[in-house]
Amino acid sequence: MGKEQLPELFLEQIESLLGQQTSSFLESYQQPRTYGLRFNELKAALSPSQKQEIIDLFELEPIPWCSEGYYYKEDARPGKHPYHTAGLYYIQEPSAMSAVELLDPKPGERILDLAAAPGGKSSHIASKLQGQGVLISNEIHPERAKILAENVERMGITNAVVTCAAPDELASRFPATFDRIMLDAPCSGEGMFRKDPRAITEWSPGLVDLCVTRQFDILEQAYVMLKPGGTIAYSTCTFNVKENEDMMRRFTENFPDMEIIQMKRLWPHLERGEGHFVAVLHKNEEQTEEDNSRSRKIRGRKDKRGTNYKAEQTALQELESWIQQELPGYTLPSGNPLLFGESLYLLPGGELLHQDLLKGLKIPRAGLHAAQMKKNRIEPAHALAMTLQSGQASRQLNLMLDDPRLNAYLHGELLNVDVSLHGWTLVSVNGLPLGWGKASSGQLKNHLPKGLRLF
Ligand SMILES: C[S@@+](CC[C@H](N)C(=O)[O-])C[C@H]1O[C@@H](n2cnc3c(N)ncnc32)[C@H](O)[C@@H]1O
Repeated sequence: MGKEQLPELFLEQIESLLGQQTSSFLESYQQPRTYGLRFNELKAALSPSQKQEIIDLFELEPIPWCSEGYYYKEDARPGKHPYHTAGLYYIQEPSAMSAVELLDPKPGERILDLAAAPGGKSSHIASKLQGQGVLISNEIHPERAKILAENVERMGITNAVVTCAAPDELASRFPATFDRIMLDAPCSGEGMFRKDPRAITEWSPGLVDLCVTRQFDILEQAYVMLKPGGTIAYSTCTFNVKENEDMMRRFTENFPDMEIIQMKRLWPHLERGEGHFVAVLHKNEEQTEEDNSRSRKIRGRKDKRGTNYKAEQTALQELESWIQQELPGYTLPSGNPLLFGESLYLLPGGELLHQDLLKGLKIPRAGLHAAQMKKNRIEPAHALAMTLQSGQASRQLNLMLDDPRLNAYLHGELLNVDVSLHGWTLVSVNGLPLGWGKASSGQLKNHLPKGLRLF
């Protein structure tokens, strides 16, 4: 891409920011864009030798700032591989992987990802939580929230709730609640120019100003939801100072108990990545009177048992006995059972996420979707399959990469299997679960969700 394709005002802005480095920055537009994937640490089935096999298969090279992140070349196409369907990795722009590394979530913590779709940062956070603690993964736009929920399922995440809410709707429910908040803010996307030339046509100084207003509004809500002593990572994929350093200065001026711990920029002419800004901020340990009174109000609410309480407990018991038989090596993750029609979910978060608090919120995924509770039978949910490890199901059809049935399964076809196989069967590739099939009389009915099938 040539300099002449870039907006004049953007070039002026870069020049005043980078001075002598401007020409080297502009030269980076002549280089091909970078591609990255990040291994999913929730897939414990991945032995070091398997991982090495994948590194060799896609000719991966390590990304210096993310231990599980690797560069791949465009023609390797790992996003089209069955391992992608198995949730073995998440395709993510390399410099974007820096944000969660700096947020540094720890198992057991309460984390909020406030602008989460399609799920790059959320899946990175979940990888680090290792199933312990709770992640609220929020996206304001319903269509994007749906994609986020699908990615959360594909990655086999058990302890995430996907909400679809405006930040202030969440803030009124969760004051001073989270240990860490990821705010990957909607921004003017200057770091997207090489990756997606449409970003160039959408860019204008007016857009930058609009983003600034929106970012500050969201940050105010993030502040309300952060516990005293908590941490926010604020990130953008844009280069201008207004949305980055200036925003952080304004934020800390308005909220003096917030302190900037670190600000980091990744530049495409200095690192192999499209560019990112990340700031890490810490909230003073002392609880403000406002925090106190908001939390008192919330704590004061009665955790009424939902009207479905009895049915939900019964459904959970039925599921547990189904699991004892069908998934003998599996322990169901802890969570409160919730029924939406026939769909049984396990809501993580203990007392944090009681039903009263969630009332009125749009929740595309109320934790782990475990099963469909039919009248006289149980159908395990696809999401449940994605949380299993090899060997945990009584029946498993493990397909190797060169088995033609693998492609057939991913296309939603019926498979021929041994006549002795009967009942719900976990279909996997090299030991990594892909989904369910139901075997009877030498055939396996395909239960891979229609939206995930290849065409
Ligand atoms: C940079 S993207 C997030 C990318 C995501 N964190 C990831 O790693 O995959 C910013 C997100 O903010 C959402 N958004 C837009 N306006 C918003 C608002 N007013 N409040 C919260 N989120 C908003 C967008 O829909 C978009 O999904």
